[in-house]
Amino acid sequence: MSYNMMEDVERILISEAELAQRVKELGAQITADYTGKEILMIGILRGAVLFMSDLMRAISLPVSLDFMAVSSYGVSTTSSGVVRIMKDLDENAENKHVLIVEDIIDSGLTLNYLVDNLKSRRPASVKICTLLSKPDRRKAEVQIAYNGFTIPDYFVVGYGLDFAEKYRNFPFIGVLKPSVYQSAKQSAKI
Ligand SMILES: O=P(O)(O)OC[C@H]1O[C@H](OP(=O)(O)OP(=O)(O)O)[C@H](O)[C@@H]1O
Ligand SMILES: Nc1nc2[nH]cnc2c(=O)[nH]1
Repeated sequence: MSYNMMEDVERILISEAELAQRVKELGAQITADYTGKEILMIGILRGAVLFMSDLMRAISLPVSLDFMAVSSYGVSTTSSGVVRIMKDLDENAENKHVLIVEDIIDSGLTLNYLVDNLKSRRPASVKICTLLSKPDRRKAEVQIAYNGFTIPDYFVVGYGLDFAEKYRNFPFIGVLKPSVYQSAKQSAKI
């Protein structure tokens, strides 16, 4: 029998249509705020990729792309605050208008580190655009210029966000059934 990933979903938190509408609004707002400027979008791998590819098409200004990959030590679903750069920028960010694109800000530890790191490269400006923010879990302060949705403290998947590398290709943001997390934890002994 074929496995249907939808069977793992408890509920859809943000639908595909709601995501598309909000991405359009963010793109329009960013276009207005950066008029006359070029944007260097820095996507944080891997989760931000879907959001970034839709967002850039909603911006009608010159946009160039670069990517960083970071890893934080610690248990699987929480950030420890110790951030390691696994892939650095390919381009120089100096004098550029940097827009960091993230899928989610949870504890804020990853972005807190990344903003400081990018500021040290003397860009013209640094701002954050995140699809999701979970303020209830914040441990480090982060200035968010553009936020798609503020969500409660649920572990969410879809539209780039994974659980154990799965579910990134859902076109919506959803919450998995508790049994999915439990069985994954048991088999991985985490
Ligand atoms: O605010 P924080 O508590 O620091 O958490 C947010 C970070 O966690 C997620 O990345 P993850 O490590 O899951 O990597 P991924 O994008 O490759 O899935 C997310 O994309 C952020 O980078
Ligand atoms: N997939 C996923 N990754 C996260 N990283 C921090 N919070 C979350 C979350 O809710 N879902």
